[in-house]
Amino acid sequence: MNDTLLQATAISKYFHDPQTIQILKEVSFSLERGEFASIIGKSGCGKSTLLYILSTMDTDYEGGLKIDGREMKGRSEQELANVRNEKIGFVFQFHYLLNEFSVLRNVMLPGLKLGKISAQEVEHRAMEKLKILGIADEALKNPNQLSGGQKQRVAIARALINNPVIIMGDEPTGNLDKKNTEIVFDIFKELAESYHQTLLVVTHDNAFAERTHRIITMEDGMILPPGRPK
Ligand SMILES: Nc1ncnc2c1ncn2[C@@H]1O[C@H](COP(=O)(O)OP(=O)(O)OP(=O)(O)O)[C@@H](O)[C@H]1O
Repeated sequence: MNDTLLQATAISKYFHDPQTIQILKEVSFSLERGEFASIIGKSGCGKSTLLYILSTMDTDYEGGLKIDGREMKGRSEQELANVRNEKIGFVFQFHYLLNEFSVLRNVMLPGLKLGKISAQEVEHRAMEKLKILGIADEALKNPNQLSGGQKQRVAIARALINNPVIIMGDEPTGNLDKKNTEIVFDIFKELAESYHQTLLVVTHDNAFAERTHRIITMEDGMILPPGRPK
């Protein structure tokens, strides 16, 4: 059954500084629920610009964007902030964990901020996520007591805390060695295949991309037709 989670329709983006240049050129694609897709392409082709728009952080674009069946274009900043908190989990190259709080607290924070369930339930859920990621034993440590790979797993647990419909990653393994890249890849695959989690990851790592369900290859602000990655 066709179950589209994200739909981008003819997205164009211009920067006007100093001259007007078109960075994204009518980018259209959709993601099905449970799909694990990667975006690759040369530096400067527009990957981060596209992800910024898809994650609703940049609203200055032409075209349409539907997430979980709802059009994002034209919504207020507050509505978009709610969409980001409830529906999107972010994983970046750097983990941005707070060293003054425990691992558990770090994972709980976006859940407490959303305030939809009690603190006790948020804690229970955070422990579940840490278990799925194999780091429940580290829950009471501080992030600075963990390895780089463990920290990134905490960041993934934090991204999952509000049960987002999509995880978006901007170079989530960019700061990791081969072994930890492998671990993060396996976690993402497991999330997609066992938990039907949709994932969209920008990466420079072609070996990583080749093992995702789908590679979206960008070139000069456009998406190349499938089956022709360069
Ligand atoms: N605020 C801005 N003003 C003007 N040009 C910009 C701005 N932000 C990005 N660009 C330009 O847009 C183009 C696309 O940038 P973007 O960061 O999306 O590329 P990318 O594919 O993610 O690159 P990388 O792989 O190096 O991260 C680049 O040529 C960049 O210089």
